[in-house]
Amino acid sequence: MKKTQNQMLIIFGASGDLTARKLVPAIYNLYKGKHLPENFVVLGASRSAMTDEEFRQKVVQESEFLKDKISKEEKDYISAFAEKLFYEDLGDDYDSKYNGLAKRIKKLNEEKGCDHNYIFYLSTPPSLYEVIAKNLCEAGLTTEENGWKRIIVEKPFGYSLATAQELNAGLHKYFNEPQVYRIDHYLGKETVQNLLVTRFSNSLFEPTWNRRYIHHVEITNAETVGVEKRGGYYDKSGALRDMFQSHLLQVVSLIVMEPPINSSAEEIRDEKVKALKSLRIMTSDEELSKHTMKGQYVASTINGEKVKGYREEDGVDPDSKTETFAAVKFFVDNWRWKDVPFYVRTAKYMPTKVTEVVIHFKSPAHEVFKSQDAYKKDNKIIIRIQPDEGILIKFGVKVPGLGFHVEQANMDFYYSDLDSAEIMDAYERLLLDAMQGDATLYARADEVEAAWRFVDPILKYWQNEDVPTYGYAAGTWGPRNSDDMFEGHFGWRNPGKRLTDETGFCIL
Ligand SMILES: NC(=O)C1=CN([C@@H]2O[C@H](COP(=O)(O)OP(=O)(O)OC[C@H]3O[C@@H](n4cnc5c(N)ncnc54)[C@H](OP(=O)(O)O)[C@@H]3O)[C@@H](O)[C@H]2O)C=CC1
Ligand SMILES: O=C1O[C@H](COP(=O)(O)O)[C@@H](O)[C@H](O)[C@H]1O
Repeated sequence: MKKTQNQMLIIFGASGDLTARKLVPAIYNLYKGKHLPENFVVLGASRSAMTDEEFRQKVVQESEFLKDKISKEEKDYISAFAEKLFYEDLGDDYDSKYNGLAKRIKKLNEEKGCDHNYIFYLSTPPSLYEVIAKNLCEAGLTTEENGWKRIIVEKPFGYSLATAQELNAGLHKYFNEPQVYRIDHYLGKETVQNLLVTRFSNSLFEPTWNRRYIHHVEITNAETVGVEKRGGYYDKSGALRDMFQSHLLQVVSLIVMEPPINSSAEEIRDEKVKALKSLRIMTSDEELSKHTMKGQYVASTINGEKVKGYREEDGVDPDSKTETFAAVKFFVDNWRWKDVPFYVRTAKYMPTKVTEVVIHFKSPAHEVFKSQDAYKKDNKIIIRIQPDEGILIKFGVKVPGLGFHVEQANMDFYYSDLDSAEIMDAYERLLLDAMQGDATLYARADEVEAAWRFVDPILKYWQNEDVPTYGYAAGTWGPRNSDDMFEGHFGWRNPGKRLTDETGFCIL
């Protein structure tokens, strides 16, 4: 087990939603699991005026600790944990009171023995990232003479290639790349990491993982909720920026990449960058129109309950063209993947919450046993990222009885069946990695830029007035014509709640 050194975690934007809902619960779970070092302190910082005690009460109350009934023992645990939380008021903005902050950090460091090791977690609007980095540097908080210094930045990492490059350059003025941890919580998911292990530790899979055997690859990310309280943010972002550019292209890179020479952060990330660079960038309007599709949910009734359309949501422009459904077909220009189409879609308000990868294999070169429905007979590997995490292999078996008729059988594996099946929450895993200095599951600057390079032309094309934004009723599998992208006999696999469920294909 790697050692976690004594340290302090300083969270900017500590009065916000992410701190209370994700970060503090993740740190608490690390504490409970005895993963934190002996000397560890969290210092929250933001503009809101709060004492240490008020901050403790706020994050503990707003977090999920107290939602369920808890035992006396757990209450004592929470009280002991809360003692590790402190707060510093940054005044009117994030651009002035750093001398006070520096003094507080140094004092806490001495009192609590954090060995001058600091992680700065930026959980603020992204417009503040560079300002905070500059002020930390000017206050002398970034020098590594005594202990190490790391900075974690939240998504969105830019709104386009140009803004991502600007942000990278801005951060690099004050921190070296190895000190910068760009968080993508999908990389913290156990099943996303398992993509690497499935591919590179099984001789059974790797020899067929290429254009000779794979017909196409399909990825679905579906949510059963709308934009909830984040309409203001989402309307400026849209599904392509919110999910596709970051989380889904990270998943794509793990499917596409070549085997790394070892499992070190740099080797794995080098291969991921190469994979992202090999995605064919769409240039012509014709290609962009045929291979991309955007949609928006409209009002509907789900299980007897009325649901607002996207344009009626708080914070959303009533004439908005922002997509809540995005689907992209693309090719990968390299030896392994030439001519294999990838289909990726993401959407709010679909029937099932699910993220899965489906590897569709080609039919055998020579069909000895005829089947009426070749597609249903073809081999598939379905990797379920969430929920019901696991892997399903579909393969042909003989239908008992006369003749040689083929039907599909399932071979399934569920994470929950493993003895050590407790899956760490993504934020817990990623925070622990950053505390231990392991950046493998964080996105590197060049990875983020390569992803934007692919996405930029789609975003630009989608700004054209004449690009349609198709409506779909909330609670359905997206625009009715979304199967058209497959230009063939089949469409998207519409998964059910369980790995083995299938609600059919979106045939018009
Ligand atoms: N919440 C989530 O589920 C997710 C959030 N993120 C990212 O994490 C970061 C933080 O998100 P979240 O906690 O939801 O954000 P919040 O809107 O809750 O804001 C975080 C804090 O930033 C401070 N802040 C400083 N300047 C501003 C400003 N101009 N407008 C609003 N707030 C300001 C506020 O504290 P104060 O006023 O006290 O200074 C606020 O509490 C963002 O970059 C977001 O994109 C990423 C994935 C999911
Ligand atoms: O980053 C984001 O992810 C969530 C979905 O995360 P998941 O772990 O529940 O799949 C999404 O709802 C949100 O819009 C996006 O910003």
